[in-house]
Amino acid sequence: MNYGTCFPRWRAGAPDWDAYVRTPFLRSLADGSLPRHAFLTYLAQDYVFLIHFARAWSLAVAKAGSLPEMRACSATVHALLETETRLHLDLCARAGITEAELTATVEAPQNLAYTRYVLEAGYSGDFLDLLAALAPCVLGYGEIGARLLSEGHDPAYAEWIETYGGTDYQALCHGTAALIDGAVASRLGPQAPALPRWHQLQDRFSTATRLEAAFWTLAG
Ligand SMILES: Cc1ncc(C[n+]2csc(CCO)c2C)c(N)n1
Repeated sequence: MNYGTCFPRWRAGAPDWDAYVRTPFLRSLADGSLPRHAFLTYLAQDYVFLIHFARAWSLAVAKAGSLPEMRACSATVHALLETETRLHLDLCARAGITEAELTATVEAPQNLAYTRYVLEAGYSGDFLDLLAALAPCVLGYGEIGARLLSEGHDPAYAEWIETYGGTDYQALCHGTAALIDGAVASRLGPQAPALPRWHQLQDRFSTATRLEAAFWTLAG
């Protein structure tokens, strides 16, 4: 999946990319064999995860360098708070899990490690550090959703697959890729991949990818 120009390069430089986007969890989600309790454990953790990611994208609004960058980050905050968290609430409500129970979820260590890593990238780094740490999450799920949708899947978890493979989410991915490419070009110029700074961003991206891969293990 090619979202922009920075992402395919960072993806190629991230050793754990395949461990992230091709896991046994996703295979069983696509063929419907994933146990319901494992899916719900994942969703409850992911609900807490999304709240931290909404904070991280809000931090990106604050760290952005222009009004168009602020608007793009704000659109993702909106998508997180209005669309993605609602998907989780709806799916869990149907399984009898209330919003209060979701909110009380005790974060798994994998969840803590990932969300705090991304927030720390934003607090101690600049806008590019934060975007490089955020990119695997948004674009990886876009790649996963598009692939599972095109390969065909069991109806059991169709709603999840259709959310991430669907046109609205794919449009958000292309917007995020354009945001990243524009932010890198305006700050680092056309020789960006030759600069030492590029390797720092690659490192942020690779670490976030490693933490995404580990996230799948929390539902066991
Ligand atoms: C572990 C984990 N990683 C990535 C996503 C997907 N995601 C997180 S933030 C965001 C942007 C706004 O929609 C998206 C798509 C997830 N749900 N859970």
